[in-house]
Amino acid sequence: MALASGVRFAARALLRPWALLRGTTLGRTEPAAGGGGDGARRFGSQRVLVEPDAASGVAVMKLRNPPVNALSLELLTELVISLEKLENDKTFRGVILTSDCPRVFCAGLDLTEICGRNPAHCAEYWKAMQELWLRTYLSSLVLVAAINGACPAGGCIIALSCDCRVLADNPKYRIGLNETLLGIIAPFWLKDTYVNTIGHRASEQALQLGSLFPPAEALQVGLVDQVVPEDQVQSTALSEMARWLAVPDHARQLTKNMMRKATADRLLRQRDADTQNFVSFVCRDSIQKSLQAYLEKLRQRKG
Ligand SMILES: CCCCC/C=C\CCCC/C=C/C(=O)SCCNC(=O)CCNC(=O)[C@H](O)C(C)(C)COP(=O)(O)OP(=O)(O)OC[C@H]1O[C@@H](n2cnc3c(N)ncnc32)[C@H](O)[C@@H]1OP(=O)(O)O
Repeated sequence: MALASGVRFAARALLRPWALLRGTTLGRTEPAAGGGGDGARRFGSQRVLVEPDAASGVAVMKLRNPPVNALSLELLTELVISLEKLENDKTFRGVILTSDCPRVFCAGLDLTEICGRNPAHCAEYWKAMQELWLRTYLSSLVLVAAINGACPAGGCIIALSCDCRVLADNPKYRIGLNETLLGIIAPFWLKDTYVNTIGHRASEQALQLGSLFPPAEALQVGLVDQVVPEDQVQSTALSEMARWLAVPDHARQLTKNMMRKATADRLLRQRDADTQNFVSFVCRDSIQKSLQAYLEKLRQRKG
């Protein structure tokens, strides 16, 4: 009951994001730890913590949906709203996206959102996923992913839609699109994003095999731009950000749009068909069974 009303609330907010700003902590500012002035005030929502630094024009956005930052409908909604808020505030030119959960950047789709759910819910969920990808992929802000944990599937989608990726050097922090191993298929727009990042042949191999790359291999294949010791992820992300912000915004933004628009337009043209494909695919009995089995395996793996 509580979950259902939460989902309805999140869905309403996706259509009318400002609705979520009322009656929640989103949009409320509070002093950041150790901070004093306006530049050090932070805001956010239950699942997204935003630490803005007005002086540098850079905000750090932290995913905090424990235990593994699975992309629930609520998290997707709150990410879109937080990003939109920063985009509409001309003080900000860049965002560093990172995780507030130990050892995991983002575990990808929240499988409980598509297991045992009705088609209408799966459709609503998938539209929210498309929306987050479109917003991040085409964002006018510089987005740097500071990947401080495991980054499979949907987590990798978020990282890939950023302009630059810095990964912590820990063999457990693997990144990639492992969908095939779950018996599901990456949608065409995700495949396109992969190809745009690592090229056709490497994508062909990695997608079919469901490869999750450890840091050195992720760097080698071009999936991430830097691999650094864990305690240097944040500072390296900030250095990368400075490099990107040294370029005049209008020239960088127009160039980004020129590079990415065709890929995004492809989804925009077929958004409804993509949603229908997703829903009819994940609602098949055979797919539901394999998703259930995968979730069960994850639950049993613990301890
Ligand atoms: C032609 C038509 C086209 C149709 C298109 C069809 C499909 C589209 C696909 C779209 C693309 C995106 C796909 C996805 O993102 S699918 C999700 C893939 N994610 C994974 O495979 C990651 C699974 N998780 C893990 O590997 C690990 O949890 C970890 C992230 C490495 C973290 O490990 P650890 O710290 O050891 O945590 P635990 O494994 O113990 O997990 C803690 C609890 O969290 C639950 N959990 C984990 N991942 C998920 C998840 N993705 N969704 C929901 N819940 C998750 C796990 O069960 C534990 O729960 P418990 O505490 O209740 O036991």
